[in-house]
Amino acid sequence: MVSKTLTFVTGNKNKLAEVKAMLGKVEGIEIENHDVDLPELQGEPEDICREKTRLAAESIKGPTIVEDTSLCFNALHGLPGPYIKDFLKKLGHEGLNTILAGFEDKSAYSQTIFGYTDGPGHEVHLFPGRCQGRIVPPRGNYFGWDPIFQPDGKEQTFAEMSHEEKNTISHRSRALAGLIQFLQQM
Ligand SMILES: O=c1nc[nH]c2c1ncn2[C@H]1C[C@H](O)[C@@H](COP(=O)(O)OP(=O)(O)OP(=O)(O)O)O1
Ligand SMILES: [Mg+2]
Repeated sequence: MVSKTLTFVTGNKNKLAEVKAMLGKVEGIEIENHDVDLPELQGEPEDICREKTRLAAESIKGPTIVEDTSLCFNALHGLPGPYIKDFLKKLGHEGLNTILAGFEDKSAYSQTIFGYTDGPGHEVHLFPGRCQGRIVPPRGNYFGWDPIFQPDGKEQTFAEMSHEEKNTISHRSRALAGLIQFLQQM
């Protein structure tokens, strides 16, 4: 594979840092960041990511990567899902726990879907990754909903783990593995 520089469109510095750290070990793929203010779309996560990729590529006018991340409560049939950003902003960690107070089932999964396209008008490729776990009262200090998500088989929330440990098992790392494999075969 020839070495390529790809544009990752996101306004989230923590996403960018994780992706850069995970790509650090991969030869031939360089990432640069553009912060385009993309809309928070509605619908199924795959459709949201496809449209988000299309919109980002129109602004970049070249090879473009985006990702959209969901937090899905099984008791709520997958909600808040792609709407977690607004739920987190309005309700906070405590409020997200309160939503599940009436349910015995606290299980949840985190999901990232990467979208890649060669540019405007080109096909959009999607790469999903999930991590199964459960919602707990907040522990630890890291971004987003990491303090309330405890992956299955772990004693710590994402926020209590080292970045390296999170990056070994996370939704984002699993999704990124699919994208990397695709890019390396191009
Ligand atoms: O690994 C994560 N651990 C904890 N929280 C996370 C993670 N990844 C995203 N998050 C948060 C950020 C936002 O509140 C929501 C996803 O929304 P999402 O639209 O994908 O992200 P965003 O608007 O921050 O950045 P972008 O410019 O890429 O759309 O979940
Ligand atoms: Mg967003």
